Amino acid sequence: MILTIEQLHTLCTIAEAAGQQVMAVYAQDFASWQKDDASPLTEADLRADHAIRAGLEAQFPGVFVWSEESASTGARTAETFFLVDPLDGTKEFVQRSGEFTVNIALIHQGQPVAGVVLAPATGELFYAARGLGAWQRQAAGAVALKVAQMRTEMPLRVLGSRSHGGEALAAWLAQLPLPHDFVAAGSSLKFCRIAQGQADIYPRFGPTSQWDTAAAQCVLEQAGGHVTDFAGQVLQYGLQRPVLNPEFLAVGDPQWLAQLLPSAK
Ligand SMILES: Nc1ncnc2c1ncn2[C@@H]1O[C@H](COP(=O)(O)O)[C@@H](OP(=O)(O)O)[C@H]1O
Ligand SMILES: [Mg+2]
Repeated sequence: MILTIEQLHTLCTIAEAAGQQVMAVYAQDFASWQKDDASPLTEADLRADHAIRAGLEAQFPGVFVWSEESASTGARTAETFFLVDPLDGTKEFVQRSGEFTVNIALIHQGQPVAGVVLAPATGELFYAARGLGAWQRQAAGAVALKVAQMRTEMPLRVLGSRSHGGEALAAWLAQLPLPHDFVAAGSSLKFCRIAQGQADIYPRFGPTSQWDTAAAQCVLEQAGGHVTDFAGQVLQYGLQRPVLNPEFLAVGDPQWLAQLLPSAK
């Protein structure tokens, strides 16, 4: 299933409706609760989830929706479904860093074939679909996204979580054979920075769930990048697969994979 550009724009409109809900909460004092996995939950997560579900059910009736905060009823057998993180980076939201995103992906046969990532605090909107391309919305219009080419004369620009996976990441960075600069950033924006050419790689240790990565993976792939596990296998998605992703490496120029995962097949 490949989306038309009109359908991709519809997904962007749905993400923006969710972003408005998120920012309405952000503008006030808000409470946060702890979920079973110790991650925070706010009214913004729930209001964004509701807006996305309503939008998807109206515009794409009958397509299963699996969100961090809710799932469609019925058998989990669809090979085409929406995978949604209504508010990625809830910790960043609670800390008011601005680095949080609304994420909507369309999965088909294990792969994200469309993705929308909106950072409502800054208004940055990234969107992509297989067979169409990847763009960032700008005041002057849509700008096509393209990853940076590998350069050996400059330090490798590494992005990582602001809040999770610090020790394993530090150990991996310490054994890197290349000079590198590290920048911490929240949420799926890390993939988008690579898609923009502003960073080169994002190694992720510690847990993420399918909904954390799917939309931004599509954006990065359509800008020329890749997201693989540390054996070099592309990340897979599915209603019947484990919710947690393997540890992964997101890269812009695919040549980084050969350099950084030399034992991968
Ligand atoms: N113990 C854990 N189990 C599952 N996912 C976790 C986790 N700790 C962090 N994450 C994931 O990491 C995401 C935040 O990533 P980052 O640190 O790069 O901003 C969280 O997204 P949410 O904010 O949507 O819960 C959450 O999904
Ligand atoms: Mg998340």
